[in-house]
Amino acid sequence: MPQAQLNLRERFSAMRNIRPFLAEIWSTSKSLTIAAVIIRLLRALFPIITLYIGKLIIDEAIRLVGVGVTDDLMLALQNGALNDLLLFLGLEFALAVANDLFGRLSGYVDSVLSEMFTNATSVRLMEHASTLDLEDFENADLQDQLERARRQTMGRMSLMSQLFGQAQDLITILTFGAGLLAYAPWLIVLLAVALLPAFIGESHFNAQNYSLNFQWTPERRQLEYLRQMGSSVETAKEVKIFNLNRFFIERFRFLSQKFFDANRKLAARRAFWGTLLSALGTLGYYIAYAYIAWRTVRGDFSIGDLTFLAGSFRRLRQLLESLLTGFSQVASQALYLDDLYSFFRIQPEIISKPNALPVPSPIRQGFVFDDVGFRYEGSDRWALRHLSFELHAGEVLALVGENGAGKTTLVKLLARLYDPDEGRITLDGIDLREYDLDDLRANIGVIFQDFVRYHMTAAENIGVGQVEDMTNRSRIEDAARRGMADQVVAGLERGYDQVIGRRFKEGVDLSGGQWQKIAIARAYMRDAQVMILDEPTAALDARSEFEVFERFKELSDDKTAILISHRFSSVRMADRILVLADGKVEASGTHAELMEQGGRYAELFELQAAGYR
Ligand SMILES: Nc1ncnc2c1ncn2[C@@H]1O[C@H](COP(=O)(O)OP(=O)(O)OP(=O)(O)O)[C@@H](O)[C@H]1O
Repeated sequence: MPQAQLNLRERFSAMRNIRPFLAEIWSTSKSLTIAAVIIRLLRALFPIITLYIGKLIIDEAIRLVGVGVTDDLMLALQNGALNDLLLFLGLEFALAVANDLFGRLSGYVDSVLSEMFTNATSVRLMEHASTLDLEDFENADLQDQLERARRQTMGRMSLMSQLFGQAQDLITILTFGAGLLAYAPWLIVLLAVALLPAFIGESHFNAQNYSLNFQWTPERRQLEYLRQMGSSVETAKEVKIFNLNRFFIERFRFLSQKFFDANRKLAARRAFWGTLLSALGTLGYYIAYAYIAWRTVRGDFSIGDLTFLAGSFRRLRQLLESLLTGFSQVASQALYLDDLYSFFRIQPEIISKPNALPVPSPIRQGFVFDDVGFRYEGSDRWALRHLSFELHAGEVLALVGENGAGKTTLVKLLARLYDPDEGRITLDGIDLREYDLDDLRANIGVIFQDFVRYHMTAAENIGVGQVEDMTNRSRIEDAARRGMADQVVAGLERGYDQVIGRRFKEGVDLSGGQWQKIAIARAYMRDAQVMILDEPTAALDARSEFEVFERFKELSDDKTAILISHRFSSVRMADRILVLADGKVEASGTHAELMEQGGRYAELFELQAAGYR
């Protein structure tokens, strides 16, 4: 796991991420990677060749001055005195053109390659996120981590060019180093030593920057949230009524200002130390320069040598500096890669065992909750505890209970969105965990109270219930009829092809109850053995809910079903009713039996009935 504060060793240990990073680039496109490397390799040789030809030009010019050439240019050209000079100049020109061409070429290859890499990584990120548990998504730390990882897919594009650039610079440095070795070897050492402080400073501040970004991830997520709250269709209505815009803007301003201040302080310190430390590097360069000048004056070096050496040193200094700061940037970028890779390392816990069993078809006995206990992560309250009951194959069971009693949690456990912390759930006598997860989910159709409103066409909104049949219009129409969504669709201008939801231009919005009918139709898309309606009917008018449930009961004749509703008029249709309180079963029986018992059920039923009298 990446941490907020890192010591030097930890910072460099992040470099281990470079290898898998390069391996991924390689597997993104082998041919482009090879092209990028070859172009860089060639470009690496240009600087020394250019400088050396420059030296030859000066030496030749000085030689010509010494031997004396005629004033007449045409004559000089004709008798060949200028041949060498012209050849060198021509070469230098060709090099300059080629250098420019290769620069553009490598920019192009890099951008194509990194775009491909970014897309591939985004897809991997989505794929991995899709395997994670619901519990992972509910964890704020994971949300932070996902956010950081997401930023990385965009932010790491430059890392590739930088790494390749580093390799190129390194080769150029070696060529310069080899050239200079002959003249003044210890000056190279002097340059390297003088640059070291700047390098350490850079890498220190890069790590600080990373820590700052890391520590501020929750706030940055909050900023993103505030920005959305203030500007989305979904929130606009309430935000306007309560006049919350100012409140959101103020909060945004306050948070962003704090982040900005922290950032600015760091940037200022960085600028101060950066200037100071790089002045040391400059000093090293001028000492070297003075030395070469002195040797030239003494007659050890020619004027051409002087320009070559001075140029080499200047370039060498720039290159070393950019190599070192680049290296510290790469090291800090490698830290960011840690965010990406640590996200990929998160493993889901709810998975199918090897050789998992298929779900029995048909289900013979049904489900048994055997002393089940479940606690949400980070909560010390048990949402369910000592919960025992049976859901018989083919029965329609209704769950009632006050808010927070644990009804939805029970359903989530049944669909294995979570596993129980205590006790076990069996299906036909075998622990749910022994069954194939995909098969289990395929056999359970659940519509939750907070079902998703897809801003897509009406047909797609229903079709998502069985993705494989997304384009099977007759099946969709059939499901719509069963869920009573056909009347809703009939009222849409473009019928099943009408985009619903306000987010997109051609979309029309539906009423809460209409949305629910669409969602219920979604449940009918799936020919699941177990059907669960977790209160997706709250916004339906009384008649509609009654009809939905009546039809649901009829249509789930051969199915096992669970109904959750706060409306007792609907609940009483169930074969059996389970009253949940504080995470366990308080009573169970048919409507008549429960009324007879006169407990909480009878009390709540009377309360509701009285309301209608
Ligand atoms: N994702 C979650 N993380 C932490 N606690 C949760 C989560 N979801 C529910 N809880 C808690 O678990 C308990 C049971 O919640 P559950 O949603 O199962 O109740 P419910 O009976 O479906 O309520 P309602 O009638 O309001 O839909 C509640 O105390 C709730 O606060």
